[in-house]
Amino acid sequence: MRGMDEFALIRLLNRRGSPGTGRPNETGVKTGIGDDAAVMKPSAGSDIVVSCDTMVETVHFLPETMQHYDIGYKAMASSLSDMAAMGARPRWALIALTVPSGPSGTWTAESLQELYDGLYACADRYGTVVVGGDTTSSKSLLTVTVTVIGEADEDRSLLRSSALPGDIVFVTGPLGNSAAGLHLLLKAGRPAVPIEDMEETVRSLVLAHRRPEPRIDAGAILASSEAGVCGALNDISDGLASEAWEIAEASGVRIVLDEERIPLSPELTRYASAAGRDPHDFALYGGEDYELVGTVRRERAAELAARFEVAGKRIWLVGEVAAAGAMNKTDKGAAANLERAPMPGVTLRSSAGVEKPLPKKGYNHFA
Ligand SMILES: Nc1ncnc2c1ncn2[C@@H]1O[C@H](COP(=O)(O)OP(=O)(O)OP(=O)(O)O)[C@@H](O)[C@H]1O
Ligand SMILES: Cc1ncc(C[n+]2csc(CCOP(=O)(O)O)c2C)c(N)n1
Ligand SMILES: [Mg+2]
Ligand SMILES: [Mg+2]
Ligand SMILES: [Mg+2]
Repeated sequence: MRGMDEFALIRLLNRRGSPGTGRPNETGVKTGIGDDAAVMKPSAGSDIVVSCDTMVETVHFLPETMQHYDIGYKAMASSLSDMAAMGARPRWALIALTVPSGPSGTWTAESLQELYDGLYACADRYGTVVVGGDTTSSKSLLTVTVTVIGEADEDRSLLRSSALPGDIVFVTGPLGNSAAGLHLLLKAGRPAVPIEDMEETVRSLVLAHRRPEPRIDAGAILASSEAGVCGALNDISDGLASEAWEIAEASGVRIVLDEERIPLSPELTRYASAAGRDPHDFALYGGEDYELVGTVRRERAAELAARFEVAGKRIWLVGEVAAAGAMNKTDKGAAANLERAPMPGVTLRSSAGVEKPLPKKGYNHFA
């Protein structure tokens, strides 16, 4: 980035402005962008819920995989997804942007504006107000970090540690599309062409990769269920296997996933078959789906599924929670396998009822 100073860039990127003192009741923002810090008023009876996530050029995106707008949209969406995973309502966001300043940098004021258009579009869609951020230069790579501040009804956040033996495991959507979209983009070495210009058959996979949607509404339904109906909740950033392991470890339980119940889109199945890959590998280990995986008390699972249907959505029941170390005694083969499996943990059950330990595998920045 050259030809514009830091302060002009901040003004340009945030030209929509944050509401400041104009509408504090609606947005809760008393002081937005422009002072040393933002000042917000939390709602009465709420807990504050905060998280941040970073996207790094070359690690989370390449020029071939994402358009500038998509990078911004996805940075906001993946950060908001952690609010959904807590059953929280996102309210405010801060954006930390680090831009390569060297002569070789490909980032211009125009490309950064597109990235910010994506950030703001996603924030607007989920009722989140950008109240500040930070802008710095770097030698080589662009990074964008979004911090989200949300609210949950007091003591009603949905935690990874709340799964109980007997619970049913659910997910909020088909898995593996994003990883397949990435696989396709990297394999095909395609330029970052607009989604509208892609063939119909691959569009949904690429869209899932570039423009994930945080499942804020699903999180809200789960959080508004009677206390204790929803057990644990997590969002799927690193792959279903990895996220299920996080719940299992935090809750001290064993999670059993039924392989044939894991929802796969027809597009994924078709793509995997053409690429000679098992579609379950994309779903279990790919990541960046930003769907939710959670548990619900067994006797309330049907009622929860019905609540989603009333809201025009659905959940897929994909397994169950067992006590750590418990095993299916009727299946000798499974028992032998499980004896070797670390407990708590996650197992994958085939349609024939055979359970195998599911490796704690998925996206890991340092593995
Ligand atoms: N550098 C860090 N310093 C302090 N806490 C951290 C740091 N990195 C992560 N954490 C904390 O560790 C926990 C797990 O973080 P992690 O990033 O794995 O979860 P996530 O954001 O849901 O997953 P993902 O980043 O894959 O979307 C969170 O409580 C997070 O705040
Ligand atoms: C060019 C390119 N190569 C690989 C990937 C895949 N990828 C990167 S980070 C991540 C997990 C989520 O991130 P985090 O854990 O940081 O929240 C995944 C699945 C990609 N998106 N782009
Ligand atoms: Mg994180
Ligand atoms: Mg998360
Ligand atoms: Mg991760």
